[in-house]
Amino acid sequence: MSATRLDGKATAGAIRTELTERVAALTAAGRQPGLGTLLVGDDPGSRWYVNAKHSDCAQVGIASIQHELPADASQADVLAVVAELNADPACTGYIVQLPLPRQVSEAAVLEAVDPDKDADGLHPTNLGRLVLGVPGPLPCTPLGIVELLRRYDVPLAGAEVVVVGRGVTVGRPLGLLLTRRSENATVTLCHTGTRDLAAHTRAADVVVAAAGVPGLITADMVKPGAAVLDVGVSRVDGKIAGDVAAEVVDVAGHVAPNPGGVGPMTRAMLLSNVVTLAEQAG
Ligand SMILES: Nc1nc2c(c(=O)[nH]1)N[C@@H](CN(C=O)c1ccc(C(=O)N[C@@H](CCC(=O)O)C(=O)O)cc1)CN2
Repeated sequence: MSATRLDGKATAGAIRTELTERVAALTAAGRQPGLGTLLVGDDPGSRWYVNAKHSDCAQVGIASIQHELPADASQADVLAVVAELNADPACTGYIVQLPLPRQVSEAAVLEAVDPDKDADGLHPTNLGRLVLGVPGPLPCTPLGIVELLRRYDVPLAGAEVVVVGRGVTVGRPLGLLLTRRSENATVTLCHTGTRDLAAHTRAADVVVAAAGVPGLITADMVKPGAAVLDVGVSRVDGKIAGDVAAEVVDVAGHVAPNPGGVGPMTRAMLLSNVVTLAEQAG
């Protein structure tokens, strides 16, 4: 039997509908939420993500503030736009689209973001809050993964979860999120240095593949009935290639495909963060 599809596109649509009411209440009170974005360079994938974020905003009534810089922008150029967004009262939350060109330090830019406008939850203060279990904006992809599993009643409490990938936007914060008392999962964080990846994934109730290696997770690496979420984004011949091989649907109990799974949830959680930040801005 084929796995149940964890439909991120439909779930994200439902979340946007839910957010519309909160946005309308803020707007009626003269406090319309506004999402700012900064896109540096002309990577077509990054441009697509940023455009999609703004079209989501239009759907729910969030204002859009778009900034762009050329691929050869200096760190000072980027920091100047970040300072502008920090000071802009119409911008209640914003993101700097990643990755940034090589000459710009991602760490320095993320640190310059006002933590109270950090719609990506990637400022060191907010990542520190995640470690400490203190409320704050949370990174959008990990949040989207947890929300997708919750809405499909995939149990996490006591579950063995294997996360493949230790990046700052997905793997590392996801491990922290899943081990909070409210989720209560047991997490193994695997990466390129993991000796026997298949031994780990075969023992897992939930596998999150975020390594960016096309077809890395094959059917023989999955426990029958497990939930498998494909977060890997590579491009092969111009098309998205996920980390999870197609035949995994014949073994798994649930599959979040790529595209159509975690990507749309990432965008929905961004809107949710922007609305929450606007509510907190008082
Ligand atoms: N500042 C940030 N940069 C990046 C993040 C992030 O969370 N914050 N994550 C990724 C990219 N990302 C968000 O920006 C993202 C990835 C995927 C999608 C999405 O909707 N994907 C669609 C298909 C898209 C396509 O056809 O190309 C899907 O999966 O169905 C949205 C956002 C790196 N950068």
